[in-house]
Amino acid sequence: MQRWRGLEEIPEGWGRSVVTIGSYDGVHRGHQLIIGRAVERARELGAPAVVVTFDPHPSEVVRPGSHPPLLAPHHRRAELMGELGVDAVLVLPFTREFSQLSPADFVVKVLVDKLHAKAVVEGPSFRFGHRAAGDVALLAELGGTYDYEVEVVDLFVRGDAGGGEPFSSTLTRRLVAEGDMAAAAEILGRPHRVEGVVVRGAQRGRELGYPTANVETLPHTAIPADGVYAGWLEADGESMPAAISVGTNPQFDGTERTVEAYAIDRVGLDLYGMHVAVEFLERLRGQARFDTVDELLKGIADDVERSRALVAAYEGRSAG
Ligand SMILES: Cc1cc2nc3c(=O)[nH]c(=O)nc-3n(C[C@H](O)[C@H](O)[C@H](O)COP(=O)(O)O)c2cc1C
Ligand SMILES: Nc1ncnc2c1ncn2[C@@H]1O[C@H](COP(=O)(O)OP(=O)(O)O)[C@@H](O)[C@H]1O
Repeated sequence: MQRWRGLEEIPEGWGRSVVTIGSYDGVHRGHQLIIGRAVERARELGAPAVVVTFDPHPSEVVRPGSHPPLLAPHHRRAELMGELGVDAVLVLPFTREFSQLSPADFVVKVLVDKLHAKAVVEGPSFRFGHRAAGDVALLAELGGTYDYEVEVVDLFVRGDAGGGEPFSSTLTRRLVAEGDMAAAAEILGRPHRVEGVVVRGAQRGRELGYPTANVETLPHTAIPADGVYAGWLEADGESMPAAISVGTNPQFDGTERTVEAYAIDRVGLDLYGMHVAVEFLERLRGQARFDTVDELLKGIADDVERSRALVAAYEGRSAG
């Protein structure tokens, strides 16, 4: 898969493409439907499938300081899009100037001049151009002028007919912020993950008998609510069942919020400096301050047993 940052990186002579445009944060199941259809249409037309996305999130430029917490960093999104069969991902730097392009100028500059769009696939609520003035009707109208077709993918609705909510990144962010990882995973189509480099902490974990890899998360990461979770620590391509703590370590009067994962039963790991990922399956409890450290240790031992069982049950389900 090709990855381009900015229109200038599109190779000279790039031919006609099937394009879909969006923030696609999290590449959740709604996104997967749209991107999947774009890939299918691309195969039908014998053209490459290109996803166009933005960095930073457009809302940051429209309302500075409003950058939403991200469900997945760009490199992870590209990886997920690659798995869906996407041929190229174009990340457009979303500048103030870019945000001021009219819908028609956006279409000409990006879709026509650079990607030579043959087809454009979008969800029904797609908006583009200055003040989000363009919608799918305008996109289709411009397609008449510039010779591309437009296909609008109907998004499935979550829950019961009529009563459910559409797949949504905003809803997923809220669920993650509340620690409802099962509901978040239902929308994402996989467990939520955060990643980053393992840094040094208070070096206390090993003394407690539970060394924890402290993950320095990337800016704007959607971090689950403070608490203890069952999940996985993924390092070097290996996914290890883990008990995860998110919070400030109130037991020890900590002030800094950390994401730390104990890989269950693993001894002698050395993860410092490695880029790892933590995946969240289920929230077990909130962060607590116990009367004694012994009580904390009993609590952690219990968390570890519950995590082991939950992960085993989940992996059994997925395998079967
Ligand atoms: C499963 C698990 C549950 C934890 N629960 C709590 C808790 O309830 N309260 C707390 O203050 N710290 C909790 N911790 C965090 C430990 O206090 C922390 O891992 C320890 O202080 C080591 O920190 P360090 O990695 O910086 O050395 C938990 C850690 C794990 C692995
Ligand atoms: N089972 C394990 N799970 C997580 N990290 C482990 C494990 N075994 C060894 N380690 C190593 O120990 C480190 C954590 O030990 P800890 O005493 O908590 O130190 P720190 O406070 O620096 O995180 C991890 O960064 C990792 O390199």
